[in-house]
Amino acid sequence: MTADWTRGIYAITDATLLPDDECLFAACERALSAAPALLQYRDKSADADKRWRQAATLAGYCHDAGVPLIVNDDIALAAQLGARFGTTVGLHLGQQDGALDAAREILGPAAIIGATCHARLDLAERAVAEGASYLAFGRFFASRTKPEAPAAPLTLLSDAARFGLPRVAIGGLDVHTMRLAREAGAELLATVHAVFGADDPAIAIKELQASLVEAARH
Ligand SMILES: Cc1ncc(COP(=O)(O)OP(=O)(O)O)c(N)n1
Ligand SMILES: Cc1ncsc1CCOP(=O)(O)O
Ligand SMILES: [Mg+2]
Repeated sequence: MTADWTRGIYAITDATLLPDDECLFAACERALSAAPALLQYRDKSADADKRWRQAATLAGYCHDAGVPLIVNDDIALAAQLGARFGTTVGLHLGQQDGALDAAREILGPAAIIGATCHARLDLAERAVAEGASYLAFGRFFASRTKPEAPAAPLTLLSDAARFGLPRVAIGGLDVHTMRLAREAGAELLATVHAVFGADDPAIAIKELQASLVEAARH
């Protein structure tokens, strides 16, 4: 696994931007070559065969690249892949996606399991108690991918420092807004569009990483 998955760019796939295996695999290979901290497989379709095929292929790429693959929403898929790829595979759960403590039981203590906390510290507190590995807050800016996600203020990120877990910022992050989220305290900067809406996800990630280095200078 990567030396440190707890800080940096968290790239999230999107089935509209990457509509078939060929685009998805090519874009993720490019993304992984730029060493994001985490890659999330996010596909809302009900096509279980496609989801297994795509996630299993990405898990192989991630294993070779030393980058954890986080499966969105689907405990069973994460468990199946975890049996094959070990701690390379983790899980992200939203508030409607199943019980975090049950997922922790199934995936084991070493698995990375993230939780959506929207703009709420009470949800973060519960996620910590149930065994979350990181806490995701947002959306912080206008999102093309999920415009209806509840809005959150950047000040939430400093309030969430008390939990002692990596804080993920999500929603409308790009080369400009990402810097603001980093300066507000987020260790992990999650994005769909700024990486997978770009012509070359590797160049996009490198530009985003450079903006974080700039943020650290100030
Ligand atoms: C890193 C990260 N943060 C938040 C989310 C959103 O999860 P959720 O609220 O369950 O919404 P969907 O992504 O499932 O539409 C996420 N996926 N990843
Ligand atoms: C899944 C999710 N949850 C809150 S905003 C969001 C989408 C993030 O996508 P983008 O980086 O394109 O705004
Ligand atoms: Mg979800």
